[in-house]
Amino acid sequence: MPADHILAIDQGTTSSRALLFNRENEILHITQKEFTQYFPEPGWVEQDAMEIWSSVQAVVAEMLGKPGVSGASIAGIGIANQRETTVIWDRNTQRPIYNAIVWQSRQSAAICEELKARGHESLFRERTGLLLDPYFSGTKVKWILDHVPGAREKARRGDLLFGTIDTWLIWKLTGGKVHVTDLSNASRTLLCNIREKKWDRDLLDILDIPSSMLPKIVPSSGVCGHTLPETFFGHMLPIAGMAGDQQAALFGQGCHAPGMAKNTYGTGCFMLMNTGEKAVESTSGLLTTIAWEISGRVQYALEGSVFVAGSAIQWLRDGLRMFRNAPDSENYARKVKDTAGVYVVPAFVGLGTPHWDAKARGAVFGLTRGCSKEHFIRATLESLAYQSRDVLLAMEKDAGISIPVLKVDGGAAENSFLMQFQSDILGICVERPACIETTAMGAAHLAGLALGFWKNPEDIHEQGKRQTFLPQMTEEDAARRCREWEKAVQAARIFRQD
Ligand SMILES: Nc1ncnc2c1ncn2[C@@H]1O[C@H](COP(=O)(O)OP(=O)(O)O)[C@@H](O)[C@H]1O
Ligand SMILES: O=P(O)(O)OC[C@H](O)CO
Repeated sequence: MPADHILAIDQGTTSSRALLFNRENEILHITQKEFTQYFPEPGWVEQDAMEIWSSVQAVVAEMLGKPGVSGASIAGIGIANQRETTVIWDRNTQRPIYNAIVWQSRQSAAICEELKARGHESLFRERTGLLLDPYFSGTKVKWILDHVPGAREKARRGDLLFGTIDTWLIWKLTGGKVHVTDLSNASRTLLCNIREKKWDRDLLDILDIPSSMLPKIVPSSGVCGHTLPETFFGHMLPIAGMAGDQQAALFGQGCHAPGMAKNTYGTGCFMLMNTGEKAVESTSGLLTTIAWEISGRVQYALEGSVFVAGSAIQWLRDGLRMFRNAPDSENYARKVKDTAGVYVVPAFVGLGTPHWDAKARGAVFGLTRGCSKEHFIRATLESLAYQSRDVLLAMEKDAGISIPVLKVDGGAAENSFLMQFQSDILGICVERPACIETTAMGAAHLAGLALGFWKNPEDIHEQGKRQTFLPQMTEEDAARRCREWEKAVQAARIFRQD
């Protein structure tokens, strides 16, 4: 059987997915499994790293059960992963010593405050392109070492390993033989010097993290290991591509050249702009990050991160039980002509770009007796668009260009009401690809290019036609709503709990 497929593993915040691509860049099959989210304290978000691994095993096993698919028909594997989420495991027992601390989680906020008070913020900003916010892995690692009994001694003895989810999955896929991460994921840890492209000893010392815990940094496109045949593929398949999911989506959207940008609407919203070989510094609360390393060449990106987007829709579904499926939100939103003046600020875990306010919490403004469930759902959906607008404005300012078209993807980009509203308040065209699986595509492309499955990015053809959304709202109306949104955010930030 010819090895005519690439298998992409998209390990996202809410689910693990496996997608099978052919040489024409078509998706032949998708398998998916959600897993448990834990909220042990207000603002904390955790997952079980063993359950994440089982969910990946399950979606791959289901894929291998599809007609015509087997280990022999797969040329190689590409991995895209939720970034920053932190796992620490014992190399002897192979088991995590604590739950995976999810990127959204705020439990290391006090560590960040202390580092700021000690005057370290500018050093971290300069070396990593990031900020001292609990979002990034470094302070999560310190939190685990500080809180799990005996962890620091074990770490000093060299018994503990750290990884983001890419690292954890590759460790499991290779039967504990390979401990690596790629440069795009490393650039999200708060431990990597993004100009020197290596772990930063000064930052490790400040956080008291032994370097023996850290994975080796490898390129985003290139074979970094092989699956153990006895695990479940029956074959030694090359793991040939990996990137943080947002960088993978940038690649999968074809944003290979400087100035090209995309916005992904998943659990959060992440807007990234390719800045080429230049690490552009931000003055507007954006992050400077590494897009990928391919054939020894590193490209950088500017990023704006919104912590709560699709997860606000999940909250309506699971927390408030307002509907059964996320896509139902669109039908409810369309039943009313506006939000009746209601604004939802979903700062459940603080605010990211451009505010970076770890202590802000969610709020609802403008409630009257006339506010219905439909208005509430519509206002929550609109909050995804307002937050993305705040990021886009920061990006235009820092990059010194205006973005004429916003390329979109991610689960919530399926929502056409939301995409139209996004175009309305931005006053620009929003462009949605026929296939919004750009994250998995990026992972597949990075792997396929390393394996010669495709010779160069131009060989990879986009399938289907892009759908465009053009502004329909008057500029005055859009400006008024944006002003009200800004007031709502300011008001939400005033409220502080002791
Ligand atoms: N039609 C929709 N309208 C609004 N939100 C949606 C829709 N479909 C999915 N979502 C939201 O998108 C998220 C899933 O998107 P996905 O890109 O798979 O996220 P992730 O990679 O973060 O797990 C969920 O939070 C879900 O609530
Ligand atoms: O899992 P997603 O798609 O919401 O992406 C999460 C991001 O990687 C967090 O930085």
